[in-house]
Amino acid sequence: MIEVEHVTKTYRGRRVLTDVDLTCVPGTITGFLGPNGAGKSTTMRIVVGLTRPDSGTARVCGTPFRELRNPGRVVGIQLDSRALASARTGRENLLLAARTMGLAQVDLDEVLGRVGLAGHGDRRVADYSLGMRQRLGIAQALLGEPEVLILDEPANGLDPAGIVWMRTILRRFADDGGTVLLSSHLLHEVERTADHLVLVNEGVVAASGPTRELTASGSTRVSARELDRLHQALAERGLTVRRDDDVLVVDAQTAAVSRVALDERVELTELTQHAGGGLEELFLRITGEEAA
Ligand SMILES: Nc1ncnc2c1ncn2[C@@H]1O[C@H](COP(=O)(O)OP(=O)(O)OP(=O)(O)O)[C@@H](O)[C@H]1O
Repeated sequence: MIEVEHVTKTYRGRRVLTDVDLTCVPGTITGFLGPNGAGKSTTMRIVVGLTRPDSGTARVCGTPFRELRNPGRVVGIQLDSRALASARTGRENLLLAARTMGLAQVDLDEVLGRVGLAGHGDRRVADYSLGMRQRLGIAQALLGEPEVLILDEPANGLDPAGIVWMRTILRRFADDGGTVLLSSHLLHEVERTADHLVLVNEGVVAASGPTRELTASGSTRVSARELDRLHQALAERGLTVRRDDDVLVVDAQTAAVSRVALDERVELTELTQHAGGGLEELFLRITGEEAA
């Protein structure tokens, strides 16, 4: 369980997080999304006690991270693959982590094999590719058999097979009752992996909810000869409508829009569904960015 409540953070007078709330429950994967500089890493750093918030609280399994007695046994963290000791081998990195956590018996060959690094354990991490470092970071995060995983951009640098592997590992971890929070820029990947999504923009949580609900929010572009009358009729039925020149963009499925037009006997000149846009469309709408 991860609970972030009313977290606010300012850097040199500049507000980077405003009243951020975030809850990740056992058995689920939460995808944390937002454009560059939105505040994802800062939020994650606050959860794991690396950054202090100005106000608000963050708890992992009911306890502030800094008060956990053996944090590695509770939370597996991968915030930056550059944090690995690059002059040491993969095996040495894992051994150090195991000792820090007080783990007595760890079969490092088994662990390395589980993350696809069998045969690479005795190479220096400096010679690893980015994807290999990510795999080692995941191995390190899982080493203490924690209840919670917090991963910043874990798919970064992974090849397609690696991404599928990562998805499988995280799904299994959550299905076994674990809690996962991961940030990513790969919208389609997050859409496939996460059960819940939290979208942050300029330090504010702009949307959150079950992935299926957030991505199902398709919109319809509609145009008509009597556009004002249609606009009014759609709004009167509680639909969210934005005007884009001589087109209305309605947060609803095509069928709902055409039913209103039929009721009102308004003749349509255009009716298009934007269904497949899903998360990408939601993301762009929330962040106000133009599709390149
Ligand atoms: N130590 C710091 N000192 C000053 N400003 C900081 C510091 N850390 C982060 N920031 C600022 O806080 C804001 C949020 O940064 P953060 O790294 O949390 O965003 P992010 O969503 O993780 O971005 P990205 O997707 O690019 O990794 C940015 O404007 C960043 O410049």
